[in-house]
Amino acid sequence: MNTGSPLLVTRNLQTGYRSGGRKISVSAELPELSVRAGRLICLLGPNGSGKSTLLRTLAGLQPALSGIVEIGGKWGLSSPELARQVSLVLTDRVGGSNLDVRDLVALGRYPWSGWLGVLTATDKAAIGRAIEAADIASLLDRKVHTLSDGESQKVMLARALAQDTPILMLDEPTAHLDLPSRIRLMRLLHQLAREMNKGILLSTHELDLALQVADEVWLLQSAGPLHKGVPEDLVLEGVFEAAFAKEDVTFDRTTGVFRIHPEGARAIGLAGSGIIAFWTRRALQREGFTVVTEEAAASAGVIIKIEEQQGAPVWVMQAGERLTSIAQLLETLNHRHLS
Ligand SMILES: Nc1ncnc2c1ncn2[C@@H]1O[C@H](COP(=O)(O)OP(=O)(O)OP(=O)(O)O)[C@@H](O)[C@H]1O
Repeated sequence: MNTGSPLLVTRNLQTGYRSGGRKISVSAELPELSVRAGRLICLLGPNGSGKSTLLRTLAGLQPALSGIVEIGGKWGLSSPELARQVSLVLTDRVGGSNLDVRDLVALGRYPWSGWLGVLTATDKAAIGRAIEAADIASLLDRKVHTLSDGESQKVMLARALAQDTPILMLDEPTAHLDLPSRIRLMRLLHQLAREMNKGILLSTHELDLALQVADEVWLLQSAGPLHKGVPEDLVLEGVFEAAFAKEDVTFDRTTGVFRIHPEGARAIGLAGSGIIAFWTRRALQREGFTVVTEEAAASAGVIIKIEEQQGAPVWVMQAGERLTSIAQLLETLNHRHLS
């Protein structure tokens, strides 16, 4: 399979549910979507926007309300055919399972070996690679029901990797992982796409990680259209602000993260660049300042210049006061504000 060739394509797809003969639409305005070999796609969107519904529909776990999902050039695949094309990792735990982790991962080979099949050398090699990639060698003899949520998530990933399908779909795979494991997982998925030429689609709320690893973003809006594109294009087009817009949350296009602290009424000028300026800006924003350029602050506000003195940063106030830490700077500014 060549890099970039489509593994999955949708046509006129509408997702949703049926209840008592009635259609409950979740995503009605989907453009043609394609998952390509060698590419990692991150599916983003607010709670309830339809990410899981779309993943489950693409993976054949629930029927579309209308339209088709073509996989490997065919649609309406049987379950065994589908299992050789798509592996899916859901967020649900394996309820009450008394299996060993080793056996659960080996079950990933069922589309190739059959439920009772003897494992061939190829099967064993795929299982070995999956165990190593998901970093679960130390868990192999544990019972599945004794695992923590994060451990369980890694084991389910290993099972899907053992299935070794051209398409891998994951619903919120980082949900229970600690920060280093989240970064490791995203890096692993990026590598799998590149090195194994897999088409990978994952849903996530980790916007910052998604912006770093995704070749393409699909951004769902509640009851709205799906925007797709290279992440940086979507940021520059302002699509993220629109999708997650709430009165108390703003997406900062210049840093690619959501702001916890709204812009404050007090303007302050900051002259300087690099890492010291970055962390100074963060501290000032937390204190309720809107940080502007030196020129913009000239008429109204205070100006702080960052200088260096004997290899250490110094924050210089307009009146010439020289402060040697961010703590001192904040104390001085707040004291001035109150007096
Ligand atoms: N079985 C169901 N029957 C009817 N509606 C459902 C069903 N399952 C989910 N929904 C609804 O479909 C919509 C989309 O749900 P979905 O779980 O796909 O969203 P999501 O983007 O994955 O959300 P989250 O980020 O919270 O996980 C929601 O309004 C949800 O309440």
